[in-house]
Amino acid sequence: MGDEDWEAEISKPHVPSYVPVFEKDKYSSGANGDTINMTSASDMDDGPSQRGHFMRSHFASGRSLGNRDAGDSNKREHTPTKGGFGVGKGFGNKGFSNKFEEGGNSGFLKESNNDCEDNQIWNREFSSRSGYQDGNDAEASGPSRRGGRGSFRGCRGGFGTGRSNNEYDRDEGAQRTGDLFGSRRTAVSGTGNGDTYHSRSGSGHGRGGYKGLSEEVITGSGKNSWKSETEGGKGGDIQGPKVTYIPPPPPEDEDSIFAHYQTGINFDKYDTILVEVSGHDAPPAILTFEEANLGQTLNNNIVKAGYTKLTPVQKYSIPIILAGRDLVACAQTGSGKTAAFLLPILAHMMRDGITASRFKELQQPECIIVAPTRELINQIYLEARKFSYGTCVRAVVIYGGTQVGHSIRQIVQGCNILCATPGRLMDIIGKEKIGLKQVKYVVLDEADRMLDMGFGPEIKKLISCPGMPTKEQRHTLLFSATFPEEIQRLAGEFLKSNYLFVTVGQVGGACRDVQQTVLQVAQYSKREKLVEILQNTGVERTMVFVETKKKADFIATFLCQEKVSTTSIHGDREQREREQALGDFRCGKCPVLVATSVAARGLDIENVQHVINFDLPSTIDEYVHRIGRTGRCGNTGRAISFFDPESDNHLAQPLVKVLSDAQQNVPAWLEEIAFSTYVPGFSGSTRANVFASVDTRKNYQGKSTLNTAGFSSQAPNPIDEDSWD
Ligand SMILES: Nc1ncnc2c1ncn2[C@@H]1O[C@H](COP(=O)(O)OP(=O)(O)OP(=O)(O)O)[C@@H](O)[C@H]1O
Repeated sequence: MGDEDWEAEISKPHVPSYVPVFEKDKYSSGANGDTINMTSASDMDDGPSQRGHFMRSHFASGRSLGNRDAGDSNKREHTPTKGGFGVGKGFGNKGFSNKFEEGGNSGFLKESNNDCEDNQIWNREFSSRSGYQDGNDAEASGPSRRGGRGSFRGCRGGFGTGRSNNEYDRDEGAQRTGDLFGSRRTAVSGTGNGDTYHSRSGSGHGRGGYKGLSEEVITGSGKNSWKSETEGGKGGDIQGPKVTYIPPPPPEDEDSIFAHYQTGINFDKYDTILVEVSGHDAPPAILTFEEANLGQTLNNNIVKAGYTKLTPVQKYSIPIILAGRDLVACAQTGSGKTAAFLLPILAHMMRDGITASRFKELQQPECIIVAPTRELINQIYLEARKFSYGTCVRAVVIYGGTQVGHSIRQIVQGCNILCATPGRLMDIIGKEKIGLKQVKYVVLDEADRMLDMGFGPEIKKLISCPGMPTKEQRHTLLFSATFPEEIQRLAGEFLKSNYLFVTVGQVGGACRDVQQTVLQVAQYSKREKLVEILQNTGVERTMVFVETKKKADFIATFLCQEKVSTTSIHGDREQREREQALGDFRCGKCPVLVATSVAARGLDIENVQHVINFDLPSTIDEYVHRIGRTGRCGNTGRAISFFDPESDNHLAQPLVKVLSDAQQNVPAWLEEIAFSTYVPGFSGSTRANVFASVDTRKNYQGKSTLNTAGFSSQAPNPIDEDSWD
């Protein structure tokens, strides 16, 4: 079957010969309890459930499918855009930073295939009916905790309402609308030199309204410009289910709150990583938690969390934030960025004599933390809850895919630190449950992602919301492991001009504790190779990344057939299913998690020994984040990537660079491809347009400061704000 055929196969309706004789038990996947959810025959008549049909087709044919069958031959349809995003000049700096235009039909179509924190509306029917499910009727397992990293871990069952999937689905029926930007997703086109970026359907009549890469549709209309889709904002026409999911509350006992995993053998090696601080008058780094003078309660919590020693990003960021400076911090995956911003923010709040927030219809949080995915923001919330334990600071989390009423109930009970995904945040602001006057800290985790074309517009709106203190009046903190130059430039808009930039190691560099292997595997051989690898690794916890949601289902189902206990996470799954999947993976019930890029960033899961890039991502930054799900906190991990020369050549050059920077073996064939592949704008030595090696201000300033941990920095030249034009 050819490349396009895979897609055609998915959307081909009602081909009788594919209707399988399905034996439910036969395809339940043993240990993980995942079952293939065969819907009734009537589902075959539903448009969106054609994908369910696809799944069924393959169960019917099972292993008898030849190598060149549907799933394996899925080539990414929008190859030309990949270079534009990750490698080439498609994102011209100026154009990108200045324009989030709509209207064109051309351009960056990749997201239509990719996964992100949205698209719940369009595909809900599919996600609730087709594919396999986690054998998890909500009652099946109650909330439990496992000794994961300091937060709610373990096999989570019993999500919310405790109803079966079907009951849940039946209850959903409200209208969701959206019209702000008129297109379901931002589709960016780099035209010519990459100066303009267009969304795919810009006239405001799109079916979904602008959703960017966030998970909620926001509608705009005058005073109610943040009016929620769930309020029935005008203009959209999406019919979608009302979200009723209420996530289970995390365990309240101290052991659960402070559960954590061990730092690895390479934790001490963090000290040898070079740290660079650029900007004016950086306060000196600290060497110990005591030096930070965070206060008794916070110190107790740090001890209970098992932290005995600062990581480099913490050594530098904590004093900078305590000194009230704006900060961009870029440090390798798994090296403790979350605590690097949470601890000083909490210390500040305590020093400021924050009073316990009380029940109020309109809450005024002091800190807003935004992250691109629901699971990540939940994780950050659990960290905030851990470090604020025993204080009067109340952290709250809100994210899409859950009942809006539940979010509101959490907020009105009191809210000092609000952890949110952007869509839900704007939604709640629109409902006037959150006032922004008291905001002192705005934190963007995975900041490069938050400022790219997907979330950028929403972050801009957040920052310019009525009541939001100006950048001079608030502290803005941006954290990520990657920071492309063009995004750095964009970030300048949100930061005070004297912000500091901390770089631990190389911006965009991969974590050296991850042993990286790149194998040349043609699309049609990937499944076979995957099974071979998984058979060798046994029950090791493994994340398998694929490029599309459909493929995630397909591969997860395929692995279940192969008797590998597998679950999946992607944006078409119900939030309840996503959380269940993550819980099953965390606790080892399903040691294999097939994921799209929705799980690439930030997730901190104990014992992930292995990441497999079944499909390479379209950008090298995404690669770095994905493989960073293993090798965390000084532990070692392995990453294997399938490189298909048919579709991945554009990644050869940056991949060679990332591998060699991390002192990994570079296969000769990859080097050859890299040399023979012209990628506009890429230069191995400067990483131009791929990722920045430094604070980009240095390109204008010509000066910076190089530190190793514990040595104070020299003051570089003042910054010329005009440089950002
Ligand atoms: N000083 C420390 N001592 C021990 N463990 C730590 C320390 N700092 C952080 N950790 C733990 O290390 C793990 C990784 O931290 P965190 O998730 O903050 O990494 P990150 O840098 O944000 O990664 P990513 O780039 O993937 O988002 C977490 O389990 C965290 O609790």
